[in-house]
Amino acid sequence: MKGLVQIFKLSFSQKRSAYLTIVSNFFYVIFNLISLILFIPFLNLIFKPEGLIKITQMPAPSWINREDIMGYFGDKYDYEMGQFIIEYGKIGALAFICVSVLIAFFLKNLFRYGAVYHQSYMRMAVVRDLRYNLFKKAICLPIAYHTDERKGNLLSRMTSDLNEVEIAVVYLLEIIFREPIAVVISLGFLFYVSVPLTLFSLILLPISGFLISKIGKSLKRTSVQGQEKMGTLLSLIEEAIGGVRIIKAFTAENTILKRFTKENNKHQELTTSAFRKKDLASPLNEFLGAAIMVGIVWYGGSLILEDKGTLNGEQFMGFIIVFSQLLRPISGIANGLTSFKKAEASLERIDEVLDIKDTILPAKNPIEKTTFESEIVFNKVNFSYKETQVLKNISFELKKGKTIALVGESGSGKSTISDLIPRFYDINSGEILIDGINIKDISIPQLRNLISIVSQESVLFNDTIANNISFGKPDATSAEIEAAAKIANAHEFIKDLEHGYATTIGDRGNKLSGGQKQRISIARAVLADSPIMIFDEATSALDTESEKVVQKALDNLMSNRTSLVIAHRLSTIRNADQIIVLKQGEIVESGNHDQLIAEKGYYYSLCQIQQLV
Ligand SMILES: Nc1ncnc2c1ncn2[C@@H]1O[C@H](COP(=O)(O)OP(=O)(O)OP(=O)(O)O)[C@@H](O)[C@H]1O
Repeated sequence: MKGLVQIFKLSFSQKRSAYLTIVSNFFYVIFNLISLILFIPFLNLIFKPEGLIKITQMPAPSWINREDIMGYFGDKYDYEMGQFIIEYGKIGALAFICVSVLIAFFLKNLFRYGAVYHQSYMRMAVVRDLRYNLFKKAICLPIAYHTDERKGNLLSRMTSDLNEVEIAVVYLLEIIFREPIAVVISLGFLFYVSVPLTLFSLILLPISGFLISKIGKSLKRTSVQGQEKMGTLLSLIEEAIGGVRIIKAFTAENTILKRFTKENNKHQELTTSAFRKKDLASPLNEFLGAAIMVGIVWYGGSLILEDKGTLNGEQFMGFIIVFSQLLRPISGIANGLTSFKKAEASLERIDEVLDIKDTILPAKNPIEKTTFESEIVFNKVNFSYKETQVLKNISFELKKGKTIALVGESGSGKSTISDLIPRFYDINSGEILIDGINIKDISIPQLRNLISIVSQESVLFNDTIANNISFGKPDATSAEIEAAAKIANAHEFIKDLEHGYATTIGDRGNKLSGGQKQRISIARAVLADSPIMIFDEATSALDTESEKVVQKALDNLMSNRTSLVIAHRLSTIRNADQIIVLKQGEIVESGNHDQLIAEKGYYYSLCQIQQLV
């Protein structure tokens, strides 16, 4: 039921299409009924035309009881038909009936298409909006979410879960506005024909309803598990395709294939079971339908045979025809309810993502800060990702125009420090100040505009080189883009490409070498022209040759800027104004290269390992 309410709300976010679908469905039901009823005059004309012509007097209306009303309409119809035959002949009457049937069928199908036409827009609009919300949430979510949660889970929410919702939206309007109308009209007719027989039939229906809802419940469980498995599978595929070079290099194809096969088989088992349960609904429905029909034939037949005058043969035939029409919308409702169960599971998973609260809260009354004037200060900063403390009592000051390098073994907390300045994570205690203002009091976009980051892995998008460079400043002119590329030592290679700056660089820039990609990232940072630069091992993934070119580009970028540099290769940070040496999240030494070498402490030993001293 909760699923139904949710789908209802979603569908009616597209009011116009929803209403048009409902109206079209309503007329579809009406013309469907008319198209069936119109066969009765046809039968009458073929089998008892003389009877029709015999009635020469228009009967007087009589509203005393049910039988009289029925008789009145029957007689009135016979009279009208008789007049028509007298005027146009039997063939004329036949032609009239045929044309009427044709028109009724045409209108029925016109409205049927009309309903589908508006429904198509509605279902895709609902999916489009949900997908947009998910995507928006995904890129606005704190960095902590993306490292914790697997990407595949997000992807499966945007694909298979949305698919379930789409199916449920399609069912919704049929279930609420088409099938119930059909059911009410048919039931009205059935009660009219025979109250005891209708009541008898209605006792049989809930039994089938109960069985179908049982299957629905179990289907929901299996489908949730199946979707979760799909998430794991997608993560695995992405990991494997992204790391295909490493897999080959380590000849780990078999290991990866084994892992994949295990997950793939589990997914197959779960989805097979879900399909089997879903597919059981239809044969079960049909069998239950037949069982109900047999019950009615037995009970109705015995009413006629006992000959108590409550039901005659003709009425019974009418009852059976209309009752068979009743089963279709009822089983439609049953199928729809199953689909709501699945959609409910999917919506729960989608809502899990949409409901995640951002842990990086914006300042209530942000202080205007668009320039960087004097210094960044870390004051007794402590930080932990989860339970284990990663940074302990970190204090340092980075003056404007100076360069601070962070060094230390892997896992000592260098990248974490750099992530704290743009507030990718918030600290547990202490404070980080920019020009004396706590970064939590600055608006997040303004704070991040003060900072540019060049990291080890250059992040490029499948777009032109020019658009990749102007990513942070979309209104940049070509001259500005070119100037930035020149400073980043990238202009030379870009202009030699077939389409120059208009060259599309392929998925994640895979048409370019590592050094070229890095220089484009640097050009992007140059163009953004932020006063504070963070370099997180910007050259460590490159070979010595391209490192030289990139380092030159970095030196250009750093001049006159304030920089925080993280480096494994200590040779690259020799000239930093201050080197901060970290060990297990604590600052153990700090000073310039010469001072630290003279101290012969931890930094000295790190330099020894790299054969710098
Ligand atoms: N997202 C995260 N969630 C939990 N723990 C993390 C996360 N990122 C890093 N850590 C842990 O925090 C510690 C510091 O990591 P950090 O990446 O800052 O070190 P680093 O000095 O930059 O290392 P490297 O030189 O290898 O990049 C490590 O123990 C690491 O395992």
